[in-house]
Amino acid sequence: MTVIVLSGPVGAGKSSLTAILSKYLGTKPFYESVDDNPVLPLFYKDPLKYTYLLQLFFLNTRFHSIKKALSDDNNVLDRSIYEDSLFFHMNADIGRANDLEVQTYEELLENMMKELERMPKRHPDLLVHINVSYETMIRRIQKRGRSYEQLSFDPTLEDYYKRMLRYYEKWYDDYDYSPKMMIDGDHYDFMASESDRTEVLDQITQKLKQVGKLPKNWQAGEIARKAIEIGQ
Ligand SMILES: Nc1ncnc2c1ncn2[C@@H]1O[C@H](COP(=O)(O)OP(=O)(O)O)[C@@H](O)[C@H]1O
Ligand SMILES: Nc1nc2c(ncn2[C@H]2C[C@H](O)[C@@H](COP(=O)(O)O)O2)c(=O)[nH]1
Repeated sequence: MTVIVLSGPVGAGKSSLTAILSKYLGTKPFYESVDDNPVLPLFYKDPLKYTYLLQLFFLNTRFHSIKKALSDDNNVLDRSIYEDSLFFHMNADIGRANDLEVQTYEELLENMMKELERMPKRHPDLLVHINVSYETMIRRIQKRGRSYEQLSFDPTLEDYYKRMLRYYEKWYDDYDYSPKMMIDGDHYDFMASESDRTEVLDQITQKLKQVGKLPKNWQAGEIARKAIEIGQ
């Protein structure tokens, strides 16, 4: 039984790969709360006002998902609680949260992480990080088309996204809750290219094998082949 978490900046391809990978492995996908998130559009309109509320919203939904994923124990998560602090500190560093908010957030997160230590399975089995350049990130954000994430909606998002990429570099280096691996999101078009999809799924399967976490009795059957053929 295996819990895999995907990580990466906005538009890296986490949701897309979550769908493909969960189908391939025959496990359950957990998606981040985005389209049903009432705070997200408000945040992009007025970040100063909504940073704290948005973070609490995400932290709460991520805590719920990771607890469920760690107890069901056979899942792929599209982003997880481990990236929560990256986002909050990045926003706090540009003046969108005050010291008291930072301190309260840190205490809350610490309490939640301690709760996870009590789960039968305490951490994921593998982190799959999708690395992308700024150019790829912007292209994919445009392709997906959420209006409030576009540079045309707010030109200061260029700095925000570039900062995000820098924070992710350090975050990935420091991450040590589980084995980890990086996918080259610039190089592999796992949406349009079947051979790229095969290559990426192969890299993940090899890593799972290496860390002894390939789901028991798993072999690429009919459903897995379909996941490769049609993408999801
Ligand atoms: N490796 C890839 N190659 C080409 N397009 C991709 C790739 N990954 C994602 N996309 C496209 O980029 C957009 C953003 O992908 P998505 O999975 O929603 O990213 P995330 O969940 O990381 O924000 C979508 O339109 C998706 O089809
Ligand atoms: N301020 C925060 N914003 C966040 C956080 N997690 C996600 N997000 C934003 C970024 C995107 O606009 C959107 C969905 O993210 P994807 O990477 O899945 O496209 O939500 C957060 O913790 N804080």
